[in-house]
Amino acid sequence: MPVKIKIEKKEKHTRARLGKLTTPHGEVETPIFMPVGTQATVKTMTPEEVKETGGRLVLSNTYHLYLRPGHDLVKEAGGLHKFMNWDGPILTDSGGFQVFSLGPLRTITEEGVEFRSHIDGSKHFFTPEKVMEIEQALGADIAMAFDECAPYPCEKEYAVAALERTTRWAERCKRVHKREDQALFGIIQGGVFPDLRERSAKELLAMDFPGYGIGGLSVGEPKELMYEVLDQLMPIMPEDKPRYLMGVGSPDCLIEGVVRGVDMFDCVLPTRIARNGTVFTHNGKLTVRNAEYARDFRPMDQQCDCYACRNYSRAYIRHLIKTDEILGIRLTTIHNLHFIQHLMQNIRQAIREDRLLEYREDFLKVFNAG
Ligand SMILES: CNc1nc2cc(C(=O)NN)ccc2[nH]1
Repeated sequence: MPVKIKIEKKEKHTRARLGKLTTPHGEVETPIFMPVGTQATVKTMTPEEVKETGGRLVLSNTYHLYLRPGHDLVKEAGGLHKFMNWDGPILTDSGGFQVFSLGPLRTITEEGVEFRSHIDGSKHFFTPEKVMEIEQALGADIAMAFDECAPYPCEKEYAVAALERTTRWAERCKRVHKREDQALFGIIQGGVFPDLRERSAKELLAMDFPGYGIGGLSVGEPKELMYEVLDQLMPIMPEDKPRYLMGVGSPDCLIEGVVRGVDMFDCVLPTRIARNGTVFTHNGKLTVRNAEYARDFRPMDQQCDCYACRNYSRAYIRHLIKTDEILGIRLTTIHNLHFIQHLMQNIRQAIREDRLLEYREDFLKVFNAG
């Protein structure tokens, strides 16, 4: 069993769980946030800096690494861990979301998806078997099955067809997945329709994957609708398998997801907005590149003890960003990753002390007021 979760504690008033996820590259605490390292790097960060901010499990994208530098090259380098010098666990997604996000640049058939590269327009064809070959070559500890991610909104018939294909493709992935030191997770689809979510979950649970992604959410639907889908789906999920809410999320969504029993998250938001000069603070978001901070010599977040907040002012970081100095977005990235990992640490502590609902109220009262 290359990946398993041990639930250490269930929070008394919610579905939240404190766990330990064991992988071939070490054990991590859950609930956990995975920084996104799309092209085999968490953008602007060295692996040591990712670890320093609290990152333990990183995500990389199969679609991107297949296109550049190629999964065969990564395999020749000794696999993704060696290639990117990351000795902790890695998860690769299957490209399902990426190729479906290409919109008109892709054609879906039962066999697979034909798509044109976003880089040079060249034609490619992903099948469940091909994606398994790529992910096994990359060698992540957790590989996601190839699924069809329905858009939002979409007709219920479309969501039915996508979940049925997701189930058939999950079977095909399982059939060819041979790597013993890599866990294959199924992905639950079904759009925003509770009955379809239940059906997708049950069909995939019958295949006994070691863990499950909850896909097709945070694709434009209102947050309340995502929460409703989780409220209906999570009670039928097995207690002893990790639940991974894909592509989520912002601080409020992380807390709401944990309250509903989610164990794993990934999201580009913290690193992406950092590169645009926006950071999370305890009083909400702050766009440090704005003119109002030109002579503000305070740290970005006065309650933060990250490297950036201990050593630099808003004025200095604004100056770096305005002059396109790379150190600027490195500092905002360090801060945002630290902020999110610190939030996850506080959430885990709140579960230990059975006060997650109080923590949610206190955190959001100040964060949303900002
Ligand atoms: C940012 N929102 C968001 N939704 C996602 C859904 C998936 C998915 O269904 N993968 N199979 C993956 C990444 C996502 N990111």
